[in-house]
Amino acid sequence: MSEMSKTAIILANLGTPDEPTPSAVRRYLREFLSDQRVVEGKGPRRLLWLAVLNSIVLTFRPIKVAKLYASIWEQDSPMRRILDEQVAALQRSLSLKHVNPPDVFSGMTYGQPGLTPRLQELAGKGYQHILIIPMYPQYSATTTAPIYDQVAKFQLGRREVVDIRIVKSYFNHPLYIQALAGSVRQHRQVSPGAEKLILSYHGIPKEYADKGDPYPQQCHETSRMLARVLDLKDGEWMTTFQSRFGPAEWLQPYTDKTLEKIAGEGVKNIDVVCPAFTADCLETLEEIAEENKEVFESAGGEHYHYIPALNSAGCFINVLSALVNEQAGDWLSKSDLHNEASHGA
Ligand SMILES: C=CC1=C(C)c2cc3[nH]c(cc4nc(cc5[nH]c(cc1n2)c(C)c5CCC(=O)O)C(CCC(=O)O)=C4C)c(C)c3C=C
Ligand SMILES: [Fe+2]
Ligand SMILES: [Fe+2]
Repeated sequence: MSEMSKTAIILANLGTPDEPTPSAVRRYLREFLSDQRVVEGKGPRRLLWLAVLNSIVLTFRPIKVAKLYASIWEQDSPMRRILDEQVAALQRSLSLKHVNPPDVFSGMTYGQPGLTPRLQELAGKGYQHILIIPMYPQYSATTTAPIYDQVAKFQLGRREVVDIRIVKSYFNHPLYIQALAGSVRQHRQVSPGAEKLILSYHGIPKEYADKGDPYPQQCHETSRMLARVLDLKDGEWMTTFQSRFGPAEWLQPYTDKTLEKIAGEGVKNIDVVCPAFTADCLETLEEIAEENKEVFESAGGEHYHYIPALNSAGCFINVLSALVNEQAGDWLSKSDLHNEASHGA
């Protein structure tokens, strides 16, 4: 019997601390915020940032942020728990569809389980084909590109490189738009009456977008497609950007300022959805579902509903399963055929 070709799928997300404690958050933030893709700058600008990071940011921010993590922590970080559920759900779905299904794993760019150790583990186990699906539908140099960087560094040390593909983006994938639309419709059936749907995306510094990061265009396209499918009229939906970090200008309009403004204009009832997050995490559960709710209500708003991320819902697992077929179908059909051929031998 000839050796079967082994294919792995890695669902990759950003990463999250090991524990909701200042020391674990400091470790996570050090790794994350030292990445030159996340905080850009060369020469003196880089040296200045590293000095600020090590003296101010890593002294004070972990204390504040650990408390926020503690407020949403379950047995584990929600992001890691949800990533595990997404992996298990995709594995189940692929096992129903393929004779010789690929094996599904998780990997985080920062923190545990790390993407690079995962690649090393899988190469050691003989996987010749790996498809990485980032949990970011919209490409950004700050999130998706670090996955390419880790893969490139991993390959650099290998005589025979592993066949690795990365799904660059799926911001306009019809099944992804349908999945988002379904989650909004489902919410509206249970809780009708919102005057506006706010589509809040994680921001990036405006400078990165001005230099060519396509992220904002992809966010706007996701919003336009979703509004079209939901048949929303102008004025019934808005794209905003959340999670500013540092003193520079970020993508506008800002979510919190927009909520204050529209509440001041008399809007009372809104729904908020976060299409850049496929898994709930600190930025949705604390910043959007709690902090921004307070912002809206203090400014006169009355009904504020956060529509949860797609997480491991079947409609999102269908998106992932479609991406596997579209971008790794040739590997799978080969191994499935191989399997059948070896049974016949
Ligand atoms: C310069 C800083 C940052 C950029 C650029 C950035 C881009 C970016 N981030 C996400 C998704 C997530 N970010 C999360 C947390 C988080 N993000 C930053 C900073 C930048 N993000 C920080 C410092 C933190 C940690 C929390 C804090 O200190 O405020 C998370 C949540 C992780 C979790 O554990 O739950 C996600 C997810 C995207 C999509 C993005 C650009 C497109
Ligand atoms: Fe972030
Ligand atoms: Fe609602």
